[in-house]
Amino acid sequence: MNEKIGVLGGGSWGTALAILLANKGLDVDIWLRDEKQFQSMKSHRENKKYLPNVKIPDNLNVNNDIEKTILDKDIVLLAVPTHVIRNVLKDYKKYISKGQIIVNVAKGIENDSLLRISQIVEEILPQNKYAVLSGPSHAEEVAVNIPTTIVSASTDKNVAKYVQDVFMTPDFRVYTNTDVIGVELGGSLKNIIALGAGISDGLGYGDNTKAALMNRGIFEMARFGVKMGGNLNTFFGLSGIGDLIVTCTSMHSRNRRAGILIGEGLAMKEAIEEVGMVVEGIKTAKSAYKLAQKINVDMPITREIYKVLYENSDVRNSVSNLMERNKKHEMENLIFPEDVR
Ligand SMILES: NC(=O)C1=CN([C@@H]2O[C@H](COP(=O)(O)OP(=O)(O)OC[C@H]3O[C@@H](n4cnc5c(N)ncnc54)[C@H](O)[C@@H]3O)[C@@H](O)[C@H]2O)C=CC1
Ligand SMILES: O=C(CO)COP(=O)(O)O
Repeated sequence: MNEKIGVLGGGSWGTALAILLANKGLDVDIWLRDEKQFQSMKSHRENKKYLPNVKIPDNLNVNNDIEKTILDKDIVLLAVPTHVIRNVLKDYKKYISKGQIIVNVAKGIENDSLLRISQIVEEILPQNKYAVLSGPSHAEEVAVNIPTTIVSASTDKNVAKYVQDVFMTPDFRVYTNTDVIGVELGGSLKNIIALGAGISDGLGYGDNTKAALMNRGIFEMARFGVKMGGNLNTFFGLSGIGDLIVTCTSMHSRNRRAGILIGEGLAMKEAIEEVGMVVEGIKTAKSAYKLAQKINVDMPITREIYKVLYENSDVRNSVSNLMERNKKHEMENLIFPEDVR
């Protein structure tokens, strides 16, 4: 393979993936908007702020010239947070040609439009093929070759397979899927549940509570995702329950860490500042809360997390709200077609 890839975004995930691709011998440029970050990464061959203690390979081109990063590339990798993707695409679409494949790795739902990333890309770059890479994959582990599995999803299965080939390494196993809706929603919604798992840890609750959040969380995610047009099976795959497990249990998780701080009593803004990297679940909680109302799907965990984040609801009240709801059958309101009662 001699593919050329332009990575937009020099945070932890963009950097880890750029390292993985460069180590494969591919021709990779990574673009950093921030001049100070760019100079630091170029001279130290390390991303000290977002991915410390990992060497940037000599063959990875670090630059702050977006045109050069995009020009002549087979793949343009979007590795910036969800809330800036629209502006980045609008500002730089003049450099993107229609044969280039857009691969997105951000996990979120845009706040005002309530759109998934593939829908934003479709709006701004309707002629480009699109794939999303998602699954349980913390940058800190991928960057040091810890075995990881992930899924490449595109409505065009040849594109999904092409992206699989480009990213696959002996330590990074890539599966394919054609359910873009399910994969994007799984990756986005699990961040909200991970905030909840962190809050539970911050409050000093135990493993029982976290297991409850994860289990009721995946049902809530699937119920919503299926109503949005996703495939039920996808929620039980890598981008659904797989990513939910890693994000709710790992100390690498920015969402879980923000949740822990909120559970310990910090306000939302203080927690974001303390984590110092993007905490996607915070904005996605707002989008999912609004969408759930719009499509009339019950999402009790998301609702309570929204109230904690945006309405100053006391976290312990939210726990009571969840625990003391009307009694119900375990399988009530779930998505399975057969009546299991
Ligand atoms: N860090 C991880 O392990 C993983 C992250 N993701 C997802 O990848 C996306 C990016 O996350 P991270 O790399 O963790 O974020 P990060 O917080 O480490 O870095 C974000 C990067 O985006 C840059 N940025 C912010 N606004 C920008 C703008 N307007 N234009 C250009 N660059 C801008 C920042 O300067 C920074 O380099 C998120 O959606 C996250 O959920 C997905 C899987 C794993
Ligand atoms: O999506 C991720 C791992 O798969 C990253 O999660 P955090 O943003 O919570 O670190």
